[in-house]
Amino acid sequence: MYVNVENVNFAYDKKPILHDINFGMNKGEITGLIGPNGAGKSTMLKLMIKKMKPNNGKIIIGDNDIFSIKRENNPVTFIPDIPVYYEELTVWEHLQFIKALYPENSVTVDSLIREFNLNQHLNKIPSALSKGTLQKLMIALALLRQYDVLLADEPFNGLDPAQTYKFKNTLKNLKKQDKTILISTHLLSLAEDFCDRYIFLYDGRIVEQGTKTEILQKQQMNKETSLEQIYMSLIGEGEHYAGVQKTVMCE
Ligand SMILES: Nc1ncnc2c1ncn2[C@@H]1O[C@H](COP(=O)(O)OP(=O)(O)OP(=O)(O)O)[C@@H](O)[C@H]1O
Repeated sequence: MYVNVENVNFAYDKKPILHDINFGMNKGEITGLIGPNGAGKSTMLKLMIKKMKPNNGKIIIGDNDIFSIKRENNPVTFIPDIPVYYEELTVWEHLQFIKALYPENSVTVDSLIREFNLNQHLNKIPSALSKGTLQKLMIALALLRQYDVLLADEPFNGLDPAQTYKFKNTLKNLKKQDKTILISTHLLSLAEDFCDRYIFLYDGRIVEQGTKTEILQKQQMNKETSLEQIYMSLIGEGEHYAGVQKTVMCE
């Protein structure tokens, strides 16, 4: 696999948050990172962008441990859950600035302005944007970088239905370009429309992973079961993973 997360453990101060995390991601696949509030999804993504270091284990992209990859060869782009921007730069200046850093990316500023309807916001500073427009700027900036791996922390937050639809199609196109994509989301029916694989995280542990077909087989669920039903069976309302509702779901 192109991305491999191997035996990763992480603690904030002394509090263990992630326990023995193992998963892989192929090129040209979208993986959904699913789990309740506080499960550790954002923490996992922060480790993958090197914001923090695992206490044990490795994150490998291509053949390289991410901590051995030079900054200029960083293969990862990230859509953050909390917007990150320069207060003094306008939307236009943000787009131009990132484009200037990554001229080799064939995506143009104009195409992103059109795709995300940013035209009437170009002269505004980010703090003057609505939540959804700011989110569109965060997505556009991430797509302007040069990358093989796209990580996104709840990227649909704040997007209206039309923009959600468009971004979903953008993801499907990126897949065709062989990008490796990991998306943390609570929007299960949406995820079901574009994800190839899923990782279910509960209390810092992976309780299930695989394609939907694989998960249904492992959980002995019928093929009509939705992702939401799988979630309720695996995680429910916070009951520890026991698969207790599995029989009910299959009836
Ligand atoms: N900076 C921090 N210092 C200490 N603990 C933290 C810090 N950030 C997160 N945590 C804790 O780590 C755990 C996992 O949090 P994380 O944000 O990764 O969860 P999440 O799955 O992304 O949740 P959500 O769906 O609510 O965004 C939580 O118990 C949280 O309180």
